[in-house]
Amino acid sequence: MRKIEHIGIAVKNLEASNLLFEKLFGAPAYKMEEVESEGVKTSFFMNGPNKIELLEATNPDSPIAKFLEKKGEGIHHIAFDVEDIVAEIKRLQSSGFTVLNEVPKKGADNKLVAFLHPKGTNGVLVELCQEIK
Ligand SMILES: CC[C@H](C(=O)O)C(=O)SCCNC(=O)CCNC(=O)[C@H](O)C(C)(C)COP(=O)(O)OP(=O)(O)OC[C@H]1O[C@@H](n2cnc3c(N)ncnc32)[C@H](O)[C@@H]1OP(=O)(O)O
Ligand SMILES: [Co+2]
Repeated sequence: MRKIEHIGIAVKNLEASNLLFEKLFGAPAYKMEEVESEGVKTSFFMNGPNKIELLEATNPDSPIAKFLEKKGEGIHHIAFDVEDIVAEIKRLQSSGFTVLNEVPKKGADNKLVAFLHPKGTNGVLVELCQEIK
């Protein structure tokens, strides 16, 4: 794992949160994208080298909907940039981590992604991201 690729924040209303984070960073989101498979619509902000991903649920079964119900708005996950997501999944599995999707799936912002169960990472949902070249 290299650097933090993005921090994911669960929000109730993406439009309202886009305005809030635009005020916070002094710049608008650079990308908005829906990821149907995850039941989310997202927006991305860059603040210097830091990327923030805002996520709103698009259906009640979405992980974001469940998270909001249980915990309310807030930091949802930390995503790390990886060189080779398949090798990283294997490494993490052999180190005892629970990988929620053994086969990497298409994420937002042109990435292949996988997630580790937060129960095995001190309560932090970890996402692995590999740039699709
Ligand atoms: C892919 C597009 C985009 C990208 O960057 O490209 C994204 O980031 S999409 C992000 C949304 N997708 C996901 O989060 C996929 C991975 N998540 C899951 O598979 C589930 O959300 C899972 C397994 C983490 C939890 O699902 P479950 O149905 O088990 O929900 P529960 O509410 O029963 O949770 C069980 C247990 O885990 C705790 N939990 C849930 N979510 C989180 C979280 N984000 N961070 C920390 N802990 C979390 C929850 O509180 C429960 O703990 P308990 O002690 O039993 O209350
Ligand atoms: Co993410």
